[in-house]
Order: sequence, then C-alpha cells, then structure tokens
Amino acid sequence: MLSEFDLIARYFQQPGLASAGPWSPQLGIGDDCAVMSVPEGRQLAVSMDTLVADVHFPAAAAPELIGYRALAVTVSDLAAMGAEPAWFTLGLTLPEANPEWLSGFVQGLQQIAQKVGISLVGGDTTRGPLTITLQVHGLVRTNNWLSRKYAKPGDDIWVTGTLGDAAAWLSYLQQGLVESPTNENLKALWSRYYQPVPRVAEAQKLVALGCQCAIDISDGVLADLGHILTMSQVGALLDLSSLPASNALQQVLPDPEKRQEVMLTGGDDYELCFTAPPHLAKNIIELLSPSCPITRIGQINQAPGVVSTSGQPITITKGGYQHFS
Ligand SMILES: Nc1ncnc2c1ncn2[C@@H]1O[C@H](COP(=O)(O)OP(=O)(O)OP(=O)(O)O)[C@@H](O)[C@H]1O
Ligand SMILES: Cc1ncc(C[n+]2csc(CCOP(=O)(O)O)c2C)c(N)n1
Ligand SMILES: [Mg+2]
Repeated sequence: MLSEFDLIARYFQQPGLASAGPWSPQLGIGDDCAVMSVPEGRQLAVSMDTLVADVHFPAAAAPELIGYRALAVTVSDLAAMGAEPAWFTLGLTLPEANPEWLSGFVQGLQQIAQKVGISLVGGDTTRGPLTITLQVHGLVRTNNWLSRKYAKPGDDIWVTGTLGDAAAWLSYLQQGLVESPTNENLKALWSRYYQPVPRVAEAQKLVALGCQCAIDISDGVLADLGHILTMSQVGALLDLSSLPASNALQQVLPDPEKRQEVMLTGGDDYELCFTAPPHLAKNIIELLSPSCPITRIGQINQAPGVVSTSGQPITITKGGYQHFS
C-alpha cells in the first residue's frame, strides 16, 4: 500500500515534472513551501483552476488525458494575460491511490508541462472524490500584460483558432452517441476537448505588438467576450458569418444555425479572444497567422450590448457555464 509520502516521491518529485521548464525554483517539492525568485524587471501572474470529475472532465476518461487537459486549461489563463508559464502547484484529491491511474495522470501532466515549460513546485494530496486543483504562476515584463478591461471603442475583435469543436465532442459524448472517436472528424473534435492548446506564444506576440486586451475562451466566445465588454464598459458589433469553424465541425454539424450556437456558447475552446486598434491588424496577421489561424469577428462599440452586423441584438441567454444555477 502506497503511503502519501511514497506517492509524492514516486509520482511527483521527478525531474520530468519538477524541472519541466526553464525557471527552476530556489526550493521545490519537499519542504513546507516552495521558494521562487522573480527576476528583475518581471512580475508574477497567478491563477487557479479547480477541476471536478464529471463536472469539468469525464471521470472515466484515460488518466493521461485528464492530466493533460487539466494543466492545459489552467495554463490557458496565463496565456490570456500574456504571461510566460514558470511554476505550478497541484492539489490532488483521489478516491484511491491506484498506481496505474497515477502513472497515466503524471504522464499526461508531464507531456503538457514540458511543452509549455512549467515546473511542478509543490502541492497537496488528499483522499476524496476525484478533484484536481492547479495553481499556475507565470512571468510578465513589469506592467506589460493583457487585461479584460482595456478594450476601446473602434478596436477590432479577434479570435485565435476555431470555435465550438470541443463543445461539439462533449455534446456527442453526453448524448451517448459515441464513446471514442470513430472517424477523422470526430477524432479532431475529441482532441480539441482533451488536448487544448493554450495560446501562450501567440499572447506574448500580442503583448510585444502593443495589444492590451484579451481573455481566454472557456465558457464560449459570447460569454467571455461579455466579460471584456463589462470590464471595459463598452459594447460590440459581431459579424456572426465570420465565426471560424473547423472543417471537422462543418462536417459533423452541417446545420449553420446549430453550428453557430455551439461556436458562440459551447465553451471549452481555450482559444484567445482579443481586441486591438485597427492600425495593428496588419502586424497581428503577419506575426500570428503563419502558425495560428486568427479571425476578425467584429468591432468594439461605445454603446453597451452586442449587436450583429445585420442589426439584430444578440442576447446572452446562458451567460456561460454556471455552477450554481
Ligand atoms: N473563491 C474565489 N476567491 C477569490 N477570487 C476568486 C474566487 N473564485 C474566482 N475568483 C476570481 O474571479 C475571477 C474570475 O474567475 P473565473 O474562475 O470565472 O475565471 P475565468 O478565467 O473567467 O474562468 P476559467 O476558470 O474557466 O478560466 C478571477 O479573477 C478569479 O481569480
Ligand atoms: C464532463 C464535462 N461536462 C461539462 C463540461 C462543460 N464545462 C464545465 S465547466 C465549464 C466552464 C469553465 O469552468 P470554470 O468556470 O469552473 O473554470 C464548461 C464549459 C465539461 N468541460 N466537461
Ligand atoms: Mg480564463
């Protein structure tokens, strides 16, 4: 039987996780706290996500996928700020210490940790219903970050990648239509749900270009753009015909109305929604689009509310995923 301390030493205190990125802690796993130095000219950006089995991910999913997805979606919040991932802590609540499950989970965690360059510096392990809490620490250059509150009237509204893929997969799964992908289109949607790509490099490019306003899309673009609008005290004109759909989504959801709804409100995209003055458009396209598709989906208005280019008001009926309603 694994003790809590054996479990930590065997699965978490290993170089593949603890030294997965370039920013080594002064003191990592093993003491009462971890100690990290923030380099001169940088500030710390901190965010936390709690992921509950069967609320945020299917409990029965492969542990590699659960580990990968959990850290990817949490790092997406660092991306939204234009921060460089540096360190993370892991609060893990497990119903049992199953070695097979744990080694799969750590494998998935390690894959994404190494991809984005973030090192595990500490955590807490407890027994109970499967819940994963990740706290991520990133570095920004002093006073140089993206925020939800800096959208200005006249700014273009952009999104990275495509929308609705992960939500379409989830809806297939929840309707019991599929358990695992059976063709290339479903495989593409499946991977958007389980292996989201936090847009870390793209956001840092946006900061370098002088962009100031972004959010990551966890709740659907309508709800998350809504946070930008509220915090910036502005409104938006949206060109619904421009919303970017992947080929897979177009094949799987050929009905344009259903597709539009899933793209606007589905959630789990982990793409960026950002705004920028039109004079930056050319530079943004040149710097980002060779490696990441970007699409202009509208413009920031002075007047509050969201309207479509055809003049229809667009109301947020669901307001994103609500845990208590
Ligand atoms: N329990 C809490 N105590 C303090 N602040 C909180 C708490 N819960 C949320 N917040 C803060 O509220 C803000 C919005 O949190 P939320 O979790 O909705 O973030 P999000 O980025 O919109 O969503 P996601 O977690 O899907 O990325 C963040 O600044 C977050 O730190
Ligand atoms: C199994 C399963 N069922 C439903 C969903 C959908 N979902 C749950 S929470 C959330 C928003 C972000 O959460 P939070 O605001 O807590 O960070 C979304 C889109 C999912 N991902 N997996
Ligand atoms: Mg977020």
